[in-house]
Amino acid sequence: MSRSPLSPLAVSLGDPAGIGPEVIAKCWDNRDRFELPPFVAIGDPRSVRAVWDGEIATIDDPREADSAFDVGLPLIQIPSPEEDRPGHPSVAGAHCSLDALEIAVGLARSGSASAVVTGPVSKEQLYSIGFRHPGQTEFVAERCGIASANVVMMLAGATLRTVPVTTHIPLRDVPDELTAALIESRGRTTLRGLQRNFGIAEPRLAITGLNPHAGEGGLLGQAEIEVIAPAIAALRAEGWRVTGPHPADTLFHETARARFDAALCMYHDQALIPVKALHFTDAVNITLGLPIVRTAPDHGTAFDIAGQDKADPRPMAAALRLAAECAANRSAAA
Ligand SMILES: NC(=O)C1=CN([C@@H]2O[C@H](COP(=O)(O)OP(=O)(O)OC[C@H]3O[C@@H](n4cnc5c(N)ncnc54)[C@H](O)[C@@H]3O)[C@@H](O)[C@H]2O)C=CC1
Ligand SMILES: NCC(=O)COP(=O)(O)O
Repeated sequence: MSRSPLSPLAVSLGDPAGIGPEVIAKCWDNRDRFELPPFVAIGDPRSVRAVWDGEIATIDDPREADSAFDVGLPLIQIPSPEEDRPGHPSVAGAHCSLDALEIAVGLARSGSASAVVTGPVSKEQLYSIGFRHPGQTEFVAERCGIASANVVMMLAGATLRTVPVTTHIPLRDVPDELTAALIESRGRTTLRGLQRNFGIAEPRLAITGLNPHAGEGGLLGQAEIEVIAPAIAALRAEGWRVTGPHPADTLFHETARARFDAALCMYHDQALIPVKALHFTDAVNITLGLPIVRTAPDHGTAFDIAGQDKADPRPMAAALRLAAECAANRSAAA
């Protein structure tokens, strides 16, 4: 990728015991092959050292990242009281991952970075240190002063983009959480996000049902009639191109995918399973509705393979590329 006039991307390493440090280092190693823009990593250098013996270019100011990028992996250090071993998460590592996220978001908010790319964190570890947000999505939203109801987590692959209306909550809580107002707001944020980040002037949104066969006319549940259809009608009344409620089981085959730019799904797995099944190596998690660009690879910490040189860097590379593309789209539209 040719060097852009935009600031570098800020990349939090994620949990130091996970595969974040490895995939970020591998991305820097393969920066030309993956066509990556300059980025600066933020985290504990020892977590990178534990899995990689390449050059680290320690910097204090993200403005140094562009020139350092040719020399080594630019890195802003977060001192951690303990050194984490790959595959063995700790409380200190969870704090370190949160500090890195906080700094990365701050750099993007101040304009010192053109976007934030977040490495994978362990929600279990974060919850154990008092983290009260469902995920990084909501944390970033709060730091940007945006209510979590007004941001969405989109999983974007080459042939499919999906958004879950509800995210990290128990499945049994989903029906109570779903309201027409929430579906409408998630739908609107998704449609505007497709325009702003992906340059799609008249986006098409397909909305799923909750129940089998989208409720089979009310015989298999009322959510489609009472909650989802009214939200669809409200979005259409605003002029948006919205269809549904669609039975989710037949929405993701090739012909169906060609009919929409994103699918709004009712719960986490309804949205994430099709994207990860089709696009595990190139799908990106992007938060829409923020004043900044934030992306992440579609995978988690993968503690089971950390430190074994098995981690595939392509999802992280896709997250870096998409962050740069969205930042450039926004800058061109401004
Ligand atoms: N954006 C984020 O920060 C995310 C964090 N998580 C967190 O990650 C932790 C583990 O979650 P899991 O459900 O086990 O998902 P996971 O994505 O960490 O792992 C699932 C399976 O995929 C493999 N895998 C994942 N990424 C890979 C890669 N780049 N290359 C090769 N193999 C890869 C793993 O080895 C594992 O077998 C949880 O604590 C969860 O909260 C999960 C998803 C996203
Ligand atoms: N399952 C996707 C996921 O966990 C990503 O969540 P977030 O931390 O990016 O909010």
